[in-house]
Amino acid sequence: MDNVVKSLSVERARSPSADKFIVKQPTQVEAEEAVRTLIRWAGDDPSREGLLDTPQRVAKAYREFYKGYGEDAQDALERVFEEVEGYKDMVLVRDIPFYSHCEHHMVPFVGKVHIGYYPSSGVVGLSKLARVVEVYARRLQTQETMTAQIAQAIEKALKPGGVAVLVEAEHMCMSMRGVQKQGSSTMTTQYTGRFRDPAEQVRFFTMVKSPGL
Ligand SMILES: Nc1nc2c(ncn2[C@@H]2O[C@H](COP(=O)(O)OP(=O)(O)OP(=O)(O)O)[C@@H](O)[C@H]2O)c(=O)[nH]1
Ligand SMILES: [Zn+2]
Repeated sequence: MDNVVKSLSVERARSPSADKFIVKQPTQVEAEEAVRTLIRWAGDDPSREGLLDTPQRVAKAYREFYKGYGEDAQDALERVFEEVEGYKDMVLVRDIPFYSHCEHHMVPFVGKVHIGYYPSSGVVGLSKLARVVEVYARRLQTQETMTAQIAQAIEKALKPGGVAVLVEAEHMCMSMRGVQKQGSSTMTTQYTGRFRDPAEQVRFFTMVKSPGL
């Protein structure tokens, strides 16, 4: 076990320009064999007809679930629009849905992210905030880490007057297994700059929860 941990940490290095990790990826054949092992672990026969193509499908699904490891949030945020007639008030994109996987059990946690910021030297395309959520959600995560990473990425790229991030999610590891509490939700927040002021947090929260379209 120790050897495995050591060799992984040698192969794992931070990309020079990015916050993404570079890990030496196993081959497709190795990934599919690992899925066969887990099918046997579950108690089924990977050679029965219905399961024959499953390892290949699971590997493909993993590429989607974890595509954030190959992406850098700064790339999404690099284009700033400065011509906004001096707009300086809060920009809020709310109800950005996400699917992530908890790093403890590798089962989904699912919810919404709300992001507010006060522009300083410009604004970013609204879809770019949702792209930042995708970069971090599509990794093995804790909700707290993901919340902090989203705020840090926006802070770093835009140097805004402040960033507020609110994440609300249900964790399948708490509902479909373990303590089995369906319907509980977890909220995490991260505030920088002007949003450290509790009055700003109230304004952010009021806008997030105000009646929609
Ligand atoms: N703080 C935090 N905890 C999480 C997150 N996702 C899952 N967890 C929790 O991680 C904990 C892992 O606890 P462990 O005691 O190591 O694992 P376990 O024996 O499977 O725990 P149970 O889930 O209580 O059965 C559980 O309490 C999970 O609910 C997350 O995003 N943030
Ligand atoms: Zn979990």
